Amino acid sequence: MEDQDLPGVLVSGFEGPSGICKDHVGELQKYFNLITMQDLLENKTQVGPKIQAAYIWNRKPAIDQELLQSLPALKIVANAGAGLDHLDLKLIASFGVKVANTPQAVSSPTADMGMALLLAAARRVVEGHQLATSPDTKSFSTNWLGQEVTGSTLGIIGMGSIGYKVAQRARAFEMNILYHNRKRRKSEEEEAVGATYCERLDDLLQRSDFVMLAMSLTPQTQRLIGRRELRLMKPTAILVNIGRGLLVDQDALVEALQTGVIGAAALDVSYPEPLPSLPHLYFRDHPLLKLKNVTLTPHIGSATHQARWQMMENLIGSILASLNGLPIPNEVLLK
Ligand SMILES: O=C(O)[C@H](O)CO
Repeated sequence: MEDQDLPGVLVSGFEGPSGICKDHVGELQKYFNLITMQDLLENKTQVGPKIQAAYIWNRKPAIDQELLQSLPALKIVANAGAGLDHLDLKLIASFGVKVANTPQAVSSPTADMGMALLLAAARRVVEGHQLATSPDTKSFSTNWLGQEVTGSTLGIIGMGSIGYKVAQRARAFEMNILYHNRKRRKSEEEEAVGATYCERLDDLLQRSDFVMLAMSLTPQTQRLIGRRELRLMKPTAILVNIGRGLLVDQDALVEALQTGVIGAAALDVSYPEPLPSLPHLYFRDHPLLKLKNVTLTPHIGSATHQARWQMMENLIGSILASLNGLPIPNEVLLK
């Protein structure tokens, strides 16, 4: 089949941080005629009607009313990842367009990342690396200590598939596991990982040595962890965030880390991303970038070769199913 005969799929572009994965282009082109946002902007009337699916990678392209209006043949928005906070699901549905995502592909690597951050913050791995590679051997002191993970208490907020996989991993570290979730898990699921349900978030915060945020961002969870919640945590507690930056009041977090209200934070997500996002700033001066008790990673929960490839394959499957009028794997249904 000629490229032009294949269904048109909109992608953000091929280059830069918001472009699709370079290694995936050849595979995607076996099924689709890839049309970039640039192509669309340059020739809206010709190109727009050819686009039947939008392929969202790294939250791009942004799907808004104007874009939806310019894509009369659009059938599906196929989103890489589990989080949907960047998509207006009601607006998309009002155009008769379906949405699919890739929750299974991201849950294990994101849970791995949660444990990696927890361990790194507890055992001060990044600082340790800096010490070990520093020519100044005098700065190493025998009082340079971290927190024990084995036998400590982990509070998981958000016990969806990522939170549950964190619990499975934490069990192998003999951690006591507490969790808070909109809905309590079945008792056999709790027993399988040895997790105790905390109906009150405050309880979990007061009892945990580590607090892991693994829930999605919604109007209800935005800034769930604020000044009051941070003050409930132990002064030695470590906050790990693998969800979204906006789950936490970041100013309150900075203050808590600076004043010893909590011990440390390990964050794969922040707002904005990266910190700060203003492109004209030549230096990066956000306080979170300077604190020794902060471990930061650039939103890489699902950033493994295997997960990203699986995400792409899942999206191809969802797009093809929708274009062929078949049940769509991983379709996101409006609640
Ligand atoms: O939403 C998700 O799953 C991640 O943030 C994207 O990789």
